[in-house]
Amino acid sequence: MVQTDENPFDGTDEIFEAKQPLKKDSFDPETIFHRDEEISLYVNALQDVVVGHDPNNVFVYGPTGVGKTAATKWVRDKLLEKAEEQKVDLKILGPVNCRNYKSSYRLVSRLVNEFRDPDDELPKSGYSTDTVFEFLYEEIEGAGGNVLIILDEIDNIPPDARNDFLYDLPRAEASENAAIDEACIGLIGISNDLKFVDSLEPKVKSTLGEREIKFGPYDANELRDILGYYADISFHGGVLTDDVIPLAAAFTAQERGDVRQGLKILEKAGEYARMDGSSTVTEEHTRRATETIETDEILDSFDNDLTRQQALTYIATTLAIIEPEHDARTKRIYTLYSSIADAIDSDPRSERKLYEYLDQLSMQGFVRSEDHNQGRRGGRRFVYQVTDDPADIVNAVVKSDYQEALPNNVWTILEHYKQDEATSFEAPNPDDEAQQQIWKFT
Ligand SMILES: Nc1ncnc2c1ncn2[C@@H]1O[C@H](COP(=O)(O)OP(=O)(O)OP(=O)(O)O)[C@@H](O)[C@H]1O
Repeated sequence: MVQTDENPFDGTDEIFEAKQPLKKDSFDPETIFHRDEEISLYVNALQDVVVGHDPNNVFVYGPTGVGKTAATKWVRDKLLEKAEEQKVDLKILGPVNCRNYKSSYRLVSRLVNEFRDPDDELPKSGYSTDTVFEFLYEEIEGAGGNVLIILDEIDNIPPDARNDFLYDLPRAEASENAAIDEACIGLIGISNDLKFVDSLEPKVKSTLGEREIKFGPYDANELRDILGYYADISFHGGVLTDDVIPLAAAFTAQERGDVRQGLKILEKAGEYARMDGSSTVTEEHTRRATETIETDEILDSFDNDLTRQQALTYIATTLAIIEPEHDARTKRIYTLYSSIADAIDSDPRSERKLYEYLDQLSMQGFVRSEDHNQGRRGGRRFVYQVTDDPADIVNAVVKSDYQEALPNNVWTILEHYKQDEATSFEAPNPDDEAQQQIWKFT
């Protein structure tokens, strides 16, 4: 029983020295590990700026959490330092994360405001988009010299801003319409969506891709060094047992070589240790952290990345995949989507809308579609897959606000699905009513 005069909070923390480096991307490491080659390509692309020549446009791409933004910030700071030393006019805007700006007005005014004093900033609305673009050109021209604009997650750029940013802006000084004579603009675009580049018009592609720098995933040895650095500043000395970093690094490398995931594992392992009242973080804590990390990440997406309709579509797709009687085709996904929308008292949208949600999920990397050609019968059909393990998704749904969306027999079906993954799948007998019932969700 809890005594009312006892306070359950503990004013000390024997495990963590500082949590912020593990949690926040805004923490800038002093050292960038294992990116010498990429940084040297960066330096090469931007060297011209230091001696007063026009900047190149740079496109940086690679999967999530592999240091694209961290390396970019590091290069930015070194470049500013050198420009100052050389007395070269240089202004760098960003990195600005396009994901945070739903309209081109918001994105452009954010950039304009980087030039302005706080009391002169643009309001959240009130001008036409063309006008705010003109303000931006004026500010850039007023600054003179070189202006570099760094756009992160450039694949999320508001669609109505694509051409202006990716084509018109980098060419503004050559254009008769834009009021740019003195200044030179360089654009640095960062993306983890490789399909994004393919989706661009050729003229835009060649402008943005003047210099391309690819960041690949880290291997286990590289991750050991990076995670070790963060562990040193985040945990008290001597708290981590020897196995923790190698285990977290090996797990992360096996997954997708993403530092952010490794940092989450360390944080979680530390929390388990704290919960256990242990003065050290052990292999067992770390192992436990790796076991729950996938589910936690998906849960995080339910909370932060997916709209309600996207979440329902994602759940319906997962159910269609684990249900062996059907392929996860759009028709089946729509049936399941409608019935789970009913189950959680949400109005199902039209089938056409569902296609949109599936497209959005695919753009965000949650699902992918495989195009199955129907052979002589003609026609094509799309079969959907989820990128995460369906079992992890179901486990995350249970912990989310959407738990009511799951049918009662989901665990039985999931169990069968897992067994089928391990062995070969035996289709349910169509004459056996009981078997058919098990496989059916609705
Ligand atoms: N080589 C490295 N050295 C030190 N820290 C790193 C390194 N690579 C990544 N990090 C750290 O890992 C976290 C994620 O890295 P970062 O944000 O740069 O990834 P990203 O490739 O830009 O991912 P996304 O595409 O999701 O934005 C940050 O906290 C970053 O500081």
